[in-house]
Amino acid sequence: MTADLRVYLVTDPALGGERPLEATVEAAVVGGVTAVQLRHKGASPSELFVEARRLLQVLDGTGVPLLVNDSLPVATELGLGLHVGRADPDPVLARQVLGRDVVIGMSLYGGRRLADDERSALDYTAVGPVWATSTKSDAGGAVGTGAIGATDRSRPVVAIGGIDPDRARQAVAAGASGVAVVSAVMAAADPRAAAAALRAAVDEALAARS
Ligand SMILES: Cc1ncc(COP(=O)(O)OP(=O)(O)O)c(N)n1
Ligand SMILES: Cc1nc(C(=O)O)sc1CCOP(=O)(O)O
Ligand SMILES: [Mg+2]
Repeated sequence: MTADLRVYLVTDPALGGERPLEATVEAAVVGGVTAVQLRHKGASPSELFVEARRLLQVLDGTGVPLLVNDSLPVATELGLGLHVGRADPDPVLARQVLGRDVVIGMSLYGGRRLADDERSALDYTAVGPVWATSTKSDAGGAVGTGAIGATDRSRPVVAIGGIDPDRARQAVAAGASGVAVVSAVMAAADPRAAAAALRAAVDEALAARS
């Protein structure tokens, strides 16, 4: 499926203080987020189901797809997209299970090339952390914008890690199709304005590239 990944919001329940997750996501979509991933490390499958159902209600009618991080069972049950990394379900198997109508992405580390079956299974790959981040404790050190150009770009590449509007411009200039953000939106006092600033930055950088 063709996915609009210009500004891809990845959630984190530890950020945002008292503000409910749905309120942040709703505001972010109004601001211009184009895709949302439910990421809640350590949540039980039943917690993920509840959160995903709430987010599906928020996203209903917006055209913004919902993906879930790591969990093929939740994606399968609710018809969601899926993001996988190194120790997660195989994207080729996930595509067989989920069908063609959902978005599937994979983190691609260390310049690894995609195998043919992975390429046809995936809608995008993610590279990171492009800048240092404290949001994901096991993310490792910053790989820099050079890693975007070095990533297999036979599928659209999304940059993640430490991204703000200025860095979003740099990531797109380096070849990214979009940016994935956690704290820049989840922890923002005004998630709508934060999403709008990221969207403007990405759109400007994409226009400058074409
Ligand atoms: C868009 C996006 N990019 C990267 C990741 C990280 O995936 P992974 O390496 O599997 O780590 P966890 O998120 O599972 O901790 C992501 N989730 N989304
Ligand atoms: C979920 C995630 N994955 C990463 C990777 O490098 O694969 S970095 C990251 C967290 C990004 O959070 P923030 O936008 O707050 O820096
Ligand atoms: Mg994972």
